[in-house]
Amino acid sequence: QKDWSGSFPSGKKITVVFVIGGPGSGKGTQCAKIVSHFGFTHLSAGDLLREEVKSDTEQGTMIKNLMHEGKLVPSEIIVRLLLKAMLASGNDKFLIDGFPRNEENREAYEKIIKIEPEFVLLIDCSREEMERRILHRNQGRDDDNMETIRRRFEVFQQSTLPVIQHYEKMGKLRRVDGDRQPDMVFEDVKDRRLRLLWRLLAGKPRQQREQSTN
Ligand SMILES: Nc1ncnc2c1ncn2[C@@H]1O[C@H](COP(=O)(O)OP(=O)(O)OP(=O)(O)O)[C@@H](O)[C@H]1O
Ligand SMILES: Nc1ccn([C@H]2C[C@H](O)[C@@H](COP(=O)(O)O)O2)c(=O)n1
Ligand SMILES: [Mg+2]
Repeated sequence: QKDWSGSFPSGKKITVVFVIGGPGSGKGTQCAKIVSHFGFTHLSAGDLLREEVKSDTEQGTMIKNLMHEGKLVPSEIIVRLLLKAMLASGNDKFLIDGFPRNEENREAYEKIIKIEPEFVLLIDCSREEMERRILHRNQGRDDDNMETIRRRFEVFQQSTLPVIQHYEKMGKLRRVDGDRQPDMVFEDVKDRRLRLLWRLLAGKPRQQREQSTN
């Protein structure tokens, strides 16, 4: 395997935080808040796949069908899309949303990108609330229908929980209660303990940090 970590600017530390949670738990919503407070480039695995679907290629059609069924796309495809987006961004700090979704995703990332996440933010939300949010989202997503939602929940239970357990064992998991209003959830995302971590990772000077986080 080629060591892709060498493709990033030499001598630059690349910072990665994974943001995971069930479908509709609020990953995208919280990532937008993190970006506006602390910087980082937000890469949503689902959004990258939806872009790929627009390409009208054989691979795009295959991804479209899998997403419509609520299934996961082969890991190599999503990892390569992530790598491409990371390199194209020119940034060195990334929030990767909706990834890893299963152990295969995690292993492919470790083989291909090889940049250990600093920590993994888990947005913990009840199934009833996630379902309610998805059904009210109204963004025209092909997979926001009851049948696909049911499948997405199953995939989360069966495939993503082992990933959560893996990072918990490693002491890398930071869990927030995602059942409350977005601003309340964000209070936890940037609470005393995590705020320090975000600031250190963002590498912002103190004055700028105070202005942007208050
Ligand atoms: N804390 C919250 N309370 C109520 N509604 C929320 C909250 N967070 C997000 N939402 C709304 O719920 C919907 C799903 O949120 P979002 O798209 O951020 O979730 P997601 O985890 O990225 O979902 P997916 O896995 O399907 O991409 C959106 O309409 C969003 O505006
Ligand atoms: N690592 C990933 C991330 C996403 N997908 C597919 C399957 C998901 O149901 C869909 C939508 O993702 P979301 O926008 O809800 O994060 O994309 C995948 O196969 N692998
Ligand atoms: Mg999302």
